[in-house]
Amino acid sequence: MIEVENVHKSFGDTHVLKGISTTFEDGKTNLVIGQSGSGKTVFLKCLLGLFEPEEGQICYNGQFYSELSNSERRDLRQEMGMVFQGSALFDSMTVEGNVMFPLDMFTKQSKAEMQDRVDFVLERVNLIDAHKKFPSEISGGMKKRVAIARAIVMNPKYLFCDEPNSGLDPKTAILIDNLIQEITKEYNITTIINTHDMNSVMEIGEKIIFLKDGFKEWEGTNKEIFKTDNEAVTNFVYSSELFKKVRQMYIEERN
Ligand SMILES: Nc1ncnc2c1ncn2[C@@H]1O[C@H](COP(=O)(O)OP(=O)(O)OP(=O)(O)O)[C@@H](O)[C@H]1O
Repeated sequence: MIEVENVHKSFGDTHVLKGISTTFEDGKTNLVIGQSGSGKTVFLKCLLGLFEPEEGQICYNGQFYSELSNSERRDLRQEMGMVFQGSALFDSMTVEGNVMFPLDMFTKQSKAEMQDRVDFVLERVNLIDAHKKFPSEISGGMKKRVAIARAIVMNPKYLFCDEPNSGLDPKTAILIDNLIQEITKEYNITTIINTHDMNSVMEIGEKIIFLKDGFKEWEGTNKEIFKTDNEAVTNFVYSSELFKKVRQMYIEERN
């Protein structure tokens, strides 16, 4: 679980995060949404420990980040998996080389142990025949699976995903969303996803926080987002005619 308490982050005179408080529970897919420039990436970087807030606290399973020593912070970093926008695979390494990389860097496992773990996570993300391929030889959806495999290879307690669906066709995007949700539940991970994808909001938004100009404007579930009358949320989420219709149908079904 990650508890966020009154987090502020500025760059010079630019006050980006203006007192964010929320809780992200284990085993749930938590989504952060909001317009471009609302502070989602800065918030994710604060959660990853890449930016330190000037004010406020972030607490990881009861440990306040600000109270950790440098070596405890390093240990915490190893409990975090990250799926970057665009996958960020190493082009010169094979699929299995990419997935093995964190094990090689951060553990003292034998080659055979690492290979077993790599085989296990690649199978878990449904990539069975791609071990020896290079990123340039696989599709965008497969690259995302490799990125997810690499993010979970160290058995993380926390999983952060920045726009995991960007560049994917809608069907593949849904498969990737479902995979992230399944893995989150299976391993009871605290997962936080920055997204612009409204399908993700509807499908896997077990908890959604909506940022606006650095404030948390709204939070709730995908069921609640259908019913909210918060104007900023509805303008953002239901900006497309299609989603307006889906919302109308949902409301009518329940009346
Ligand atoms: N390292 C930095 N130094 C100065 N300003 C920054 C830095 N990182 C982000 N900002 C500013 O913080 C604000 C929020 O940026 P952020 O990248 O978090 O937005 P976002 O919601 O993730 O947008 P998008 O959806 O387009 O990725 C922007 O005004 C940006 O210019």
